[in-house]
Amino acid sequence: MKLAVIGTGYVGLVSGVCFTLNGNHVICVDKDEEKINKLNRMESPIYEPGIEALIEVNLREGRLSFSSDLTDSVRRSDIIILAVGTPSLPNGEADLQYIEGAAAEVGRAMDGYKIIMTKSTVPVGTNEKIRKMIASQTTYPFDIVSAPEFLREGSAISDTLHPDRIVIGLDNPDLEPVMRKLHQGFTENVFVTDIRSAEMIKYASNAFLATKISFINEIANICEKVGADVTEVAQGMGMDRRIGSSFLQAGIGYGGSCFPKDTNALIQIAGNVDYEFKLLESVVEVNKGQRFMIISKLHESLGSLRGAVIGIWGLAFKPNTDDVREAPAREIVEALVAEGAIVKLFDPIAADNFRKQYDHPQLRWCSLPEEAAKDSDAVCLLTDWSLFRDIDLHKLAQSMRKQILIDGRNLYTKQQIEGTGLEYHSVGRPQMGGLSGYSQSVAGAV
Ligand SMILES: NC(=O)c1ccc[n+]([C@@H]2O[C@H](COP(=O)([O-])OP(=O)(O)OC[C@H]3O[C@@H](n4cnc5c(N)ncnc54)[C@H](O)[C@@H]3O)[C@@H](O)[C@H]2O)c1
Ligand SMILES: O=c1ccn([C@@H]2O[C@H](COP(=O)(O)OP(=O)(O)O[C@H]3O[C@H](CO)[C@@H](O)[C@H](O)[C@H]3O)[C@@H](O)[C@H]2O)c(=O)[nH]1
Repeated sequence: MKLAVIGTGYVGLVSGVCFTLNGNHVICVDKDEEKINKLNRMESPIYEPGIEALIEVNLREGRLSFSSDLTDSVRRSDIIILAVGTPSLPNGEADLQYIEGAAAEVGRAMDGYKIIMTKSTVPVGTNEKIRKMIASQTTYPFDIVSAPEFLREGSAISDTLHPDRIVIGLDNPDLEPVMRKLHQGFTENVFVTDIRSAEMIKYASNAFLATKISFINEIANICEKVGADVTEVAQGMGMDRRIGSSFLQAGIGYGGSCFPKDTNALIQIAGNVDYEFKLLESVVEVNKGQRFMIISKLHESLGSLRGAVIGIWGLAFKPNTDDVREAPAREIVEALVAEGAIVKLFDPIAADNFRKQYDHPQLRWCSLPEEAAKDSDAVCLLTDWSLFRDIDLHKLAQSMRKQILIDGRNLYTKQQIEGTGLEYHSVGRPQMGGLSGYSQSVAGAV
């Protein structure tokens, strides 16, 4: 089949490239010409493991092309996939200007029957708006399909090629075999439903995963006070198949371009029909507070942070991506700056993106984790990049001014910490390498 993917970001680029792998011809379209020029030079504008090799081979073999000419791309394609951004408006609602703009452009470009498939995350009822928008621009027939995307950044290619399920919302049953064929080889697990339910499945799934994270973070906060270990608790809970072990990793909370935006959008979607989604409001609230646990732990150990030197490990919202949208690191670093600390930052991939969004004279940019730790009063690990796991913690402790390590992602084991001389704080686990929190209060009581 011939496809045009409108929007060549984290979703459009990965889906476009992956759709070439099961026999389709794909044009990835973006209005950002710099992005398209880069891609035509076989350079990826985003960091996503494995993407550049796939771009290169498919471009060379003629199954993939990149263009900033939407009209021409639409005319050469049978299926048009909308993958533009749907960011948050200040009130939390999804900003539909890009998707509506793209839909109108597609409508104007049409020169015959097309299937328009929405991959962007859009509030319930948006595909109906898209249908009207396109109909107002063309007299050619077309069908609308909602195909929400569930890939995760950092593992986007394997998530696309081996998804748990593909959700397809449609109102013309003739499209079902076409959609199954389009996704052939990815999974047999294609769930076909109506358009509004498909739109809701996306928000409900993200909201549910965000709920699991805020739930385990609250359990972690309680564990810390009662002397239990949240990693053990999560493991024990996850063995119950009804609960499942995924998304129970306690830490500084969720970030990224999806969970924060989609939870807020769902609260607004509910609010628009006079329903207060109290559970989800609490999930968001808990998540907002969780990141500042890093600052509280620093205060516990260092008192005032004025003049303190703090090393930061990890700026991306999760490992294996350069994406810093809604990364918890942003608010943590801002808070440290506001309290008068000197902040030494390291991230293996996302530092440039972070720096484009936020820079300050109190920030020192480091090219190695050891450099960020050297002569620091504390190091805070904010992103669980695997390279941090292999750092020599004995040497690290010796290079620091004060030996405090705050692990916001529970990356290290007891064995790794023992004997290093580090005062180690994690999230919801008993103190290791020093006395404080629960262990201190128990010690005081004995
Ligand atoms: N990032 C993720 O992991 C992820 C996963 C699943 C779903 N989603 C959803 O997918 C959508 C896209 O997200 P993203 O992270 O890929 O966004 P992104 O910001 O990385 O990319 C969007 C791209 O669309 C382009 N664009 C906007 N209007 C255009 C137009 N009229 N013509 C051509 N190009 C246009 C922009 O230039 C940009 O390159 C969002 O709705 C998001 O919620 C994202
Ligand atoms: O147990 C966990 C799992 C994740 N996180 C955090 O949650 C955020 C999101 O992580 P993840 O879901 O892995 O990454 P995303 O790329 O944001 O993917 C989510 O958002 C996408 C956009 O909608 C969806 O397509 C995916 O299915 C959904 O997992 C990150 O900050 C993680 O650090 C935790 O704190 N604990």
